[in-house]
Amino acid sequence: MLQIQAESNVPTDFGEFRMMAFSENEKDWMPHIALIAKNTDLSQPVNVRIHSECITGEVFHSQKCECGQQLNSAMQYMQENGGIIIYLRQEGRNIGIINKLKAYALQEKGLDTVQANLELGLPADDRDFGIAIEMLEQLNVKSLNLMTNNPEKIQIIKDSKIQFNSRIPLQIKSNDSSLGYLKTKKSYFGHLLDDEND
Ligand SMILES: Nc1nc2c(ncn2[C@@H]2O[C@H](COP(=O)(O)OP(=O)(O)OP(=O)(O)O)[C@@H](O)[C@H]2O)c(=O)[nH]1
Ligand SMILES: [Zn+2]
Repeated sequence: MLQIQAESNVPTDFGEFRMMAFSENEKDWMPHIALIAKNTDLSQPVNVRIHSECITGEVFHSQKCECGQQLNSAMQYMQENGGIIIYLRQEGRNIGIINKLKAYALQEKGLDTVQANLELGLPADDRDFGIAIEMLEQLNVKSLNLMTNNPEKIQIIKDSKIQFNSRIPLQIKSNDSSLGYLKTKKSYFGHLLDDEND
């Protein structure tokens, strides 16, 4: 069972968050993280972003995906409106950074993001969103507004005891390097993305 191993306030460029580390034991060096904006009201539907780790995009500003900009936008939104970011340590849709870089190498040869995973003998998406549900339940979230374009994340909430109140879109304009990735998200995974941002 996940437990809150430690928590603290963290001032950020966007404002102050309460940061909590969730793992099954305190020796886990890659705990999942909850970032809670100070003005979050748990008696109302809570704004929530469930975000998967992307070291290339978030730390190193890769242009191959929009993860870094999505995380920044989500942090800003939660500061302005209250809310929680659930940051899951499921790098590369949970294939890990080594496999993600192998997938990128195949993408350089012309495969799309899904084909590259399959070529490596890995699922297109290997994430477990049940972890996010467990964390939200421990945080006492009863109803939420989910910030996502991913229909699977919406379904996972609808299948849980937490009430799905609404969706908050989180669309980032594409660039030359991310266009293919975003198109595959839309065509293969059914992401709710507008054409004008392709
Ligand atoms: N395997 C693989 N993973 C990638 C690739 N590009 C980005 N990722 C990973 O995709 C994940 C994106 O997660 P999220 O930001 O939660 O996005 P999402 O599930 O598409 O849904 P949204 O909520 O709409 O953003 C991260 O774990 C990235 O590391 C890629 O080319 N291959
Ligand atoms: Zn990314």
